[in-house]
Amino acid sequence: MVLNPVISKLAGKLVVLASASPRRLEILRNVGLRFEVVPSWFKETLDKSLFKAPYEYAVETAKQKALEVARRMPIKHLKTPDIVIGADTIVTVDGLILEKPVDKHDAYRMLSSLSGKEHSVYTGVAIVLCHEKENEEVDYQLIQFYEETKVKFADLSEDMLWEYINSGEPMDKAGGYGIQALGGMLVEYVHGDFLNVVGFPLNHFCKQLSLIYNHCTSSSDQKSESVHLSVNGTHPTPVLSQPTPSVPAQSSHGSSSIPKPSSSSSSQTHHTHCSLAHKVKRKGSDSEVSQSSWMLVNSLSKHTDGREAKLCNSENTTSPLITRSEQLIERDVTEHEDSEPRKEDLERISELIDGFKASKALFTASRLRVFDLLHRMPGLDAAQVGQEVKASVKGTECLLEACVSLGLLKSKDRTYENTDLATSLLRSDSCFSLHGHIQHCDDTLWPLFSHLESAVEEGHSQREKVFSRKPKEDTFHNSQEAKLRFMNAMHSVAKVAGKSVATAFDLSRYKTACDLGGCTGTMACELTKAHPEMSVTVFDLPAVVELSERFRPLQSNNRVSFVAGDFFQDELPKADLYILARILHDLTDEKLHILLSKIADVCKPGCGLLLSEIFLDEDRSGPSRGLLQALSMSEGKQRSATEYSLLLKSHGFNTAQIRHTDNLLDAMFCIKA
Ligand SMILES: Cc1cn([C@H]2C[C@H](O)[C@@H](COP(=O)(O)OP(=O)(O)OP(=O)(O)O)O2)c(=O)[nH]c1=O
Repeated sequence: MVLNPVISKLAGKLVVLASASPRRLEILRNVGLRFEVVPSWFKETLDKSLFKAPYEYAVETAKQKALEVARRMPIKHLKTPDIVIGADTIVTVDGLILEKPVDKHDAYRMLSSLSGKEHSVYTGVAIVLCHEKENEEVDYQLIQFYEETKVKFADLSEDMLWEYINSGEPMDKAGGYGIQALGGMLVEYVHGDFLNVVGFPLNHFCKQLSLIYNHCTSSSDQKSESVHLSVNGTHPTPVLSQPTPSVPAQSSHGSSSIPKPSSSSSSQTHHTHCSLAHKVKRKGSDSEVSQSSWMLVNSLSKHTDGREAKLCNSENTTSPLITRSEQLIERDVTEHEDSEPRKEDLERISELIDGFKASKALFTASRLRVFDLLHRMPGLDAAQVGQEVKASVKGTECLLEACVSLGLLKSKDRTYENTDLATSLLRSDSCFSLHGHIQHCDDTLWPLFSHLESAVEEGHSQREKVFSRKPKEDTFHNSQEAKLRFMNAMHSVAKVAGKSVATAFDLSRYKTACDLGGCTGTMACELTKAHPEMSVTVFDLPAVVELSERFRPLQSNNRVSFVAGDFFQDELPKADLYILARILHDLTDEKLHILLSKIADVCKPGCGLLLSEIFLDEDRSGPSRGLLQALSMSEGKQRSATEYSLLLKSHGFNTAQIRHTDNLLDAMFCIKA
């Protein structure tokens, strides 16, 4: 790739964008970078008064965002990324740092302070390079920089301000505006990198990458920070974690061979400064090394066996880091072929082999209402449980013991009681009961999965074969009982995931919402709880609306109403926010476009679309819950957040925010352009 050779250098590496910002995603995706998105959980709450200059705050926040993801991935995602990129954009005016407005009044305060003035937009960027060592520790090297762009706003009238605020655009953007969209109309001039304002200084980033991968100089001249974390423990804590804002923001690197970018002028500022200095405590040693990071990667890494390995050779123009990791991989492969299987590999495989047995044990205990019984009557023995659930003593004992081994039950003196997990999720009457979902898995998915081989060979769902009827007939075209079972399954997942989705974004600007295919109204109910001024219409098939009455006492709420209809054929109820929760993944491309076109037709600019699905990782390597679900899906397909984002964009909806909720469903909020 002549245009940007450095992007191709990253091919084959696990690059992670530690950001939920759709703008950053788009900027990096547009230049062909392949990466996964793992939004950071770092809360942007650093004390601003501790920082001498605003950009120090942005750089430190970017660093914390990236490090949080770099630390989390080996534990939660069971893989170590090669590179994690974090960024933070802030707007500064009159000595104040403006981040994202919390509500409309905050947006007004910010935008009126920018009216008629020039202000600075800083994006701090942190690149964390992760090197997995043989002893399972991870070496982290940190490259940090920032970019400043100056922007001048025209004088903004009150009408203009409020019209802009009411468009909804300011809410998820630093300073309360988006220069790339309606906010562009407020801007008189921009001095510096435009993309820096949008959230990511692409040019500066590429320069840094090329410094990392194309230039190496003596390691003694150039040092980046190294943070050592152990991924062995359950709570690895980086020694480097706290900001040290009192350290001067610039440091001199007289002998550095890395060219310092041209200095700023008042009208066109293009700063490249070293950012903060940090104390780095190396594992296995008490010595503290204080270093200034000058966006450099070449460092000495101290191996645990005491050898000092030079990562960089000044004559070598290819990356020494790549060379080193390639060598490691080569050696690992040979070692693994010859040696005995590792304990953890055997454990992992046994777990997978036995997975179906564990599922079926759970399904059976759930069907026999063992968890309900032991909630009412804790401390029963196997014979008593067997008698209550009308099962053999021998079989019941085996089942109860298996449930103990799976952490679902506790036993004492051969009597049994529920664990907390069973009490909260497995009882059929608990608030967050997954009982309905478990029954659906047992009744519908279990038979489908036992025909998985034919499904894979033939490339389509085996519903017809398995249930001796056409796909989907087991849900809405069959017995009342089957319909209720299906609704129960939807209801239980919505109960567990509803709050996370409903509270994922600030939707306070929307007063009327319509949950398409909203089933029992559980998500609608959560939305009204989270947004006290919102009324939600649940739009679903007549049979569903009729049966949903049985669930209504559970969610009596006069701001939730039900309308019967078919979203492919009938007119959609009017609303300024539409909700699609667990709908799109199950539709063919054709149906999906029909539905999205219908929604787009009734949406005015500024209207919202709240999508809730499992979002696949960008490289489709997980989560397995989403990928396994795809194996039994009849018509649709699972997608990543970017794929959904592009799909919705093709119908005029711009993605404003994405949330990986860490619950059963993720969420995306889009605004009609
Ligand atoms: C000034 C300005 C900011 N922005 C956006 C870029 C960023 O997404 C956002 C600033 O918030 P950030 O906190 O930098 O980023 P984020 O919360 O969107 O994502 P994450 O923390 O997960 O990385 O403002 C614009 O889109 N246009 C603009 O003109």
